[in-house]
Amino acid sequence: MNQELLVTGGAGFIGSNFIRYLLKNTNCRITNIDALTYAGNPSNMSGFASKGNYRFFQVDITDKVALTQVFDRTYDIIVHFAAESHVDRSIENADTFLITNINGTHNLLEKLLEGKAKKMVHVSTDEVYGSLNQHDSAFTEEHPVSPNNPYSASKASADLLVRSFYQTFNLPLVITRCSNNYGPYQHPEKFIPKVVYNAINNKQIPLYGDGLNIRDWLFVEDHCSAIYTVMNHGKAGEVYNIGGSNEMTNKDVIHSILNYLGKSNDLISYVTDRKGHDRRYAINSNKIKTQLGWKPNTSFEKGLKQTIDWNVNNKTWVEAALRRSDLS
Ligand SMILES: NC(=O)c1ccc[n+]([C@@H]2O[C@H](COP(=O)([O-])OP(=O)(O)OC[C@H]3O[C@@H](n4cnc5c(N)ncnc54)[C@H](O)[C@@H]3O)[C@@H](O)[C@H]2O)c1
Ligand SMILES: Cc1cn([C@H]2C[C@H](O)[C@@H](COP(=O)(O)OP(=O)(O)O[C@H]3O[C@H](CO)[C@@H](O)[C@H](O)[C@H]3O)O2)c(=O)[nH]c1=O
Repeated sequence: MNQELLVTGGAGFIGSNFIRYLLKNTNCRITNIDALTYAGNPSNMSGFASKGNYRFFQVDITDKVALTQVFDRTYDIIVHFAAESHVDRSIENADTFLITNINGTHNLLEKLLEGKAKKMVHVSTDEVYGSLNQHDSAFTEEHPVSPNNPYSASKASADLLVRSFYQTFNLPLVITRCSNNYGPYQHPEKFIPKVVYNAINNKQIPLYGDGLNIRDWLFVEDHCSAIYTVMNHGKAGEVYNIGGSNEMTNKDVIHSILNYLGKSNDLISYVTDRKGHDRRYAINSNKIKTQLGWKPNTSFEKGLKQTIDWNVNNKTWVEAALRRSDLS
């Protein structure tokens, strides 16, 4: 079946990987909308920009008027990635996080209410659950929403809005909550590509706090296959956790990268901790595995090597992303 899809945020890291995944594995017709903020990189789309079953609109989801041009057809599914995504930036200034992540999501929900789309997958994050201690069980979908930073609070707010539109209007809405992604095309403000870039340039690598915060890493292609599974088989009103069952301290992640690159651990520089830094994320993905049959395919070892190699071989892309973000 040639599904008619609207992908938001498809010039960003996960969204562009998701479009690549769709074009490789399906016959979907894809409309991609992205505001091209500092995080949305036109070159992420260059590999598929000219495909016949693909089109792009530079549209800000917070702009209701601009959004109308995109709804010249009824979509089978909206897959909603567009967001402000970087925690450190939200601590500096949360304005755009609230506007894009909450109001932007609301504008899309209104389109479903108008009958302009039949279903929406809202791509959320494990950060909405807050932080775990060392011996706590991994987050299940029943864990209370308890965000600790402005980014995760804005995502949790959007999740609650999505839930309310399901409860109030019975719209076919599904929420996914994924752990930390890594892979090609990730913006170098994020931990893994930043470590690779600094290491290959012999620059100090800032490690926040004691370096023992834990994240559960998932290769981006596995996140894409999970979203595709939820898009087709997820039940309306449900939340699905997605994780890699691959918990690692930040310090161990850096050691793995430095070891692969043959660089010294002396490059690590312990710096002041992130404010409100969540200690540990761990995701229980049993629901999507048992109910929908998804499983991740890429080991951390394999995915990390692929990610490091991609960043080493695409230094120009990385430097352009840093310049676009005033980080160079
Ligand atoms: N990266 C992760 O580890 C991770 C994990 C779980 C969930 N998520 C969620 O997945 C989604 C994508 O994350 P990412 O890491 O690819 O982020 P990203 O920052 O790389 O990409 C976000 C994209 O959204 C676009 N965008 C921002 N504001 C917009 C607006 N107002 N209108 C239209 N487009 C806009 C940007 O231009 C960019 O292309 C986000 O919703 C994020 O919360 C990310
Ligand atoms: C940028 C940077 C980060 N860190 C630490 C902070 C975190 O514990 C860990 C990962 O940091 P980040 O790459 O910013 O990712 P994190 O805050 O976990 O958030 C990511 O993962 C979330 C899912 O868990 C997503 O919802 C977010 O969009 C995504 O950005 O590394 C450092 O020690 N030094 C750094 O320079």
